[in-house]
Amino acid sequence: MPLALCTTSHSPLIGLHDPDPQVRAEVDGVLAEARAFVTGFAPDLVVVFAPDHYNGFLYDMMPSFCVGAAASSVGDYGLPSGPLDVDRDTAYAIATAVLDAGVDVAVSEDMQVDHGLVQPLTFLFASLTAVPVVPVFINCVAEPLGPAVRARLLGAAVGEAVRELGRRVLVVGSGGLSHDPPVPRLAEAPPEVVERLKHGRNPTREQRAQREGRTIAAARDFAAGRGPFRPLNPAWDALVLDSLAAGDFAALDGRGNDWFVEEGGHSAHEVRTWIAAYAALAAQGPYEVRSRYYRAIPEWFAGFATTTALPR
Ligand SMILES: O=C(O)CCc1cccc(O)c1O
Ligand SMILES: [Fe+2]
Repeated sequence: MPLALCTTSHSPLIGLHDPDPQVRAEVDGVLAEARAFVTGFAPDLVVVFAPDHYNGFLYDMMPSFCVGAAASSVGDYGLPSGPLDVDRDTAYAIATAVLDAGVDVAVSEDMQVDHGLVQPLTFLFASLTAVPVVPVFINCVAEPLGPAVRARLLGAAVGEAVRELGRRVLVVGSGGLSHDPPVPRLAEAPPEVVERLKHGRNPTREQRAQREGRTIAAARDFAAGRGPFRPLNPAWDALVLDSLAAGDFAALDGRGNDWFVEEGGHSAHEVRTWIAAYAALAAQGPYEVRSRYYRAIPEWFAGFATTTALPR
């Protein structure tokens, strides 16, 4: 059993704009179970597929995929900041194998990661340096995006690469499912936002606070049924979860990018991280989902899901 999987939604609104205490407690319980699953598996390496929200990856140079050989957290939304314990040699071994497999992944010697990558680590581990990681960025917001099938091919290539390591590897996917929070889009952005999307790394404390305040205000509106945001789509979320649980990648491979947006909102592209993680697990052979949780949580702006899986 050298591989295990945990995929989870993230939301920076956790702790900042919570649902009913009962719902919060339910999710805390689910995440505690996921943490116990991970502790039981005792990984010696964690490969995290995660998106970014214009904190580390901007339009000055936007790759589709990037493996981090070194990485640190920007500490957005009050999450821990500072360096991750990146296994640099393994990051290069994975990047090399993925390139050999025909997937053009970029490499970063100084990857900046945000809540998309950091929050699941806080769900599962006591600190950002509790376990060696290899971060794998998947562009899920900055158009133009390649087709979702490319995320599956990336995941499969990473899965093949880690299979050869002979280590206990936990594969994590972070994001989704259906959700449409206010992430700016280049084509519609006013000039000052365009500038930020190109060069807005390392905002001041005040700029970050202002941005985060806007996300919270938008979540308040959304939870109250106001605003221009696309609704959560539990039926679509169930389709995604069922397809991945069944290893039915073909159900998603054939879908165009518009389908994801129409069904699940703009940020539904974050399910690419789940597709990649499950494809990595599938590289080992048949697998079995061990736990599956889902609830639409408008206060967190997310169709919120967490799953764990193991080889059969
Ligand atoms: O800060 C941002 O740009 C977006 C924040 C955000 C909100 C809800 C769900 C998410 O997955 C997410 O990332
Ligand atoms: Fe996100």
